[in-house]
Amino acid sequence: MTIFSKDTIFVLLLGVFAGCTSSSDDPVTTKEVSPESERKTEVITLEELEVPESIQPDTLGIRLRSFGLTSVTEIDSTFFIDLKYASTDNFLGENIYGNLKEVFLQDTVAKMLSKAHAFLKEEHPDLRMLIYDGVRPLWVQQKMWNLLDSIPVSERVKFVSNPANGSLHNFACAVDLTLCDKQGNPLDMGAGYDDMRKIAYPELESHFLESGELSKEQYQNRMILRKSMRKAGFSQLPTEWWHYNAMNRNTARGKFEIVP
Ligand SMILES: C[C@@H](N)C(=O)N[C@H](C)C(=O)O
Ligand SMILES: [Zn+2]
Repeated sequence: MTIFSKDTIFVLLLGVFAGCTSSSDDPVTTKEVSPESERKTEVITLEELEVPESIQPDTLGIRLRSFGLTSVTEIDSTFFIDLKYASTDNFLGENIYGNLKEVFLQDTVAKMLSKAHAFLKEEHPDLRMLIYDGVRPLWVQQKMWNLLDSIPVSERVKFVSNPANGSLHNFACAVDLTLCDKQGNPLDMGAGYDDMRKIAYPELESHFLESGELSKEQYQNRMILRKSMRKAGFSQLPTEWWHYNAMNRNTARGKFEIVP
């Protein structure tokens, strides 16, 4: 009972909040990242970010399933999963997802991802996909955004989507992932997950390849991942080699609710 009343309040607040922002879309697919920086942002302080009882990390999996999301390994059991936000090995230095072990996505997105995985395995039988993040509740997005408030908005949106607009992760339509071998060991991409340095930017890869800061192998590894993901319909974020969107934000908004 309490579960739904608290969530409902949260969703209502979200509606008011969203109504204050621009109505135009700010797709985060390749070459479309900058408009987000021009939006006004209302920042919720960390003190205001009281996590409702129903969103305690231990029950996160149950809650995510209740939104009708699909666990990707139910579609394809050969994915490897290392949920970085379910550990302290992340840029927040805090375990946000508790004991969550599964990656949840919209059903259509999970199916797209398993197609990408099939393409990869067809061309590179010794490689697999290792998933770092799927759906991300909005309160987590807000926490990430607030934590980086010393970074100007125009720079911050290159790394964390503005929660006032919603990340595609909040719609369960984005995935963070890398390639790994058949034992689950990640391949070298020349920059780690959630590395904010420019060397992580797909849009600057050819420059870093030329300068030698990215090796041919690191560059190739990124290309292999991108080829499979694109073939399945995903688009790459220009500032994060690991982040892929299944659709733009307008389409996601028309089809799905944000996970609060
Ligand atoms: C925080 C990082 N893993 C990420 O997913 N960033 C994109 C831009 C997002 O927040 O949507
Ligand atoms: Zn991401």
